[in-house]
Amino acid sequence: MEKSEFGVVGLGVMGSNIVLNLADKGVKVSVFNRLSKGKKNAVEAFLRGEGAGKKILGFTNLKDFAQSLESPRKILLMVKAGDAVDEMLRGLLPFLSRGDIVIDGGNSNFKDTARRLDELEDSGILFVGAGISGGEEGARNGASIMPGGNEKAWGKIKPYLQKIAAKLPNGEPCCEWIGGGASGHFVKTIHNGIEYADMQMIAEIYQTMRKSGKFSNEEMAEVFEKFNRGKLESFLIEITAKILRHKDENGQFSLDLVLDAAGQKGTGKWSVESGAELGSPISCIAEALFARFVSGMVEMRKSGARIFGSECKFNMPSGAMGAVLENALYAAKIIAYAQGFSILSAASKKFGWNLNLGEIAKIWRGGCIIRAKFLDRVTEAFSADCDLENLLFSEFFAEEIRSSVNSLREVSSLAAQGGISMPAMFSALAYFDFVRQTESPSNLIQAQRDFFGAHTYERTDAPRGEFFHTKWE
Ligand SMILES: NC(=O)C1=CN([C@@H]2O[C@H](COP(=O)(O)OP(=O)(O)OC[C@H]3O[C@@H](n4cnc5c(N)ncnc54)[C@H](OP(=O)(O)O)[C@@H]3O)[C@@H](O)[C@H]2O)C=CC1
Ligand SMILES: O=C(CO)[C@H](O)[C@H](O)COP(=O)(O)O
Repeated sequence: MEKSEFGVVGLGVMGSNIVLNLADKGVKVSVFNRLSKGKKNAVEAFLRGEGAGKKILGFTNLKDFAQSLESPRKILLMVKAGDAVDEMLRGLLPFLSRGDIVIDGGNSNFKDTARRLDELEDSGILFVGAGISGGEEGARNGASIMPGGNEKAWGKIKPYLQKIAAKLPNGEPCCEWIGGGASGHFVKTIHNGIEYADMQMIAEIYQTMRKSGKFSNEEMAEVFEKFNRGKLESFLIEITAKILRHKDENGQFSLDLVLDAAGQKGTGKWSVESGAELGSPISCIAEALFARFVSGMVEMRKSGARIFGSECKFNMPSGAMGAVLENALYAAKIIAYAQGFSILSAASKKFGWNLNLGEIAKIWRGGCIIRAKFLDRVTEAFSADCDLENLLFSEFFAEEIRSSVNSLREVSSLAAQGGISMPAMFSALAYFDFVRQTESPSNLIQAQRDFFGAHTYERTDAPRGEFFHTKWE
């Protein structure tokens, strides 16, 4: 039997589309999916359906699957994150040889990836944790891929991963080696965290327009379409306009029938946990995550509305709103991304990953959910200064913030006065105003800590690192 060049485990939404993408590029692929009682044979269904007539070999037995692959084996796991990855690794291991490569392409917790790298070290299996973004469409036509882990694998898997990656207008693939350890999955986690902040901020703008009482769904779609022709050009803005325009078979706006309780699968939570562990203030991501939690408390919100009323308004003439909201969203978005890149930098230092932040912004420029025009400028900023302390301090973004932050102030204060909840955008402004304070109020916090717990404090008139205690009473 002619052997396949590449193997994919898991024929769900992502796996099946990646297989089709590889097959389109002329790669001979073997696929595996488990057989489950009472469920159709996914391999058979795939080979008869979308996979028909392509160079794809299908298996429901891991030994046969492994034996169908040329050496060194290159296997991509596209299964549910968590136990399924460990189960598949355990199942595959007896049929693999030293030098074979296993790539976990799911949204795995980077701590699991670090553990798996350790566990596989002695086996000689080269393990890679690759974040993949772009959803179904990206998997099929070009995704943003963030591989990290055992670097010895990179040369062997690079041609395949770069083949299925999205391409920038200059032809460069949105896939480059991220770094050692769990860096690939960490970068994907923060990508998703930024995605949470971006989505929440867009939702806050939608709510502002909706609650101003001046915009229909179609008019809001027009506003977002206009945003998408300017500095906010991005996939999330583009799909927001499409969602707003969509009507069901009864002519009703589909969005109006979607329950306002946002789900989540874990990457936002892991981002926020990492923010706390690394001491990195990713407040926009945290607020976006917490907003999803509050949104899920549907009954609690009904009680809140009964007790306090749910009226809210936004007092601005409709003709002025588009431009002000655009600038406010732009400022908030830059701040959220700056926080995201700061945590990448903090993790890079802590784990010795030597992340290239400009390159990461480039990989996110195509294929992924947070792809956006302004990421070109992020790449430029980190290329000009790879040790940039904060993205906001780069020449370009400092100027962009200077010219847009007053809109964020105006929108935030009108929203606060009118009772519109804007957790992510308010937190962006609070962060911005904090990072430009030479005199923060935290002297008081230190004094309070010293008062009640003798925790000591540093003094403004002594070198850093010298600690003092005062008897305050
Ligand atoms: N959907 C998306 O937009 C994106 C998803 N991802 C990530 O990619 C991975 C796959 O996602 P997606 O394709 O959407 O998921 P699906 O739910 O469509 O498919 C999941 C796949 O995992 C398999 N699987 C589940 N549990 C086990 C198990 N215990 N043992 C073996 N196989 C198992 C399923 O097999 P079976 O059919 O037999 O249950 C199926 O093949 C996830 O980690 C996800 O977070 C990443 C980027 C985007
Ligand atoms: O990885 C993704 C996109 O980049 C997935 O779509 C992910 O499921 C999104 O996260 P959540 O379900 O928590 O909103």
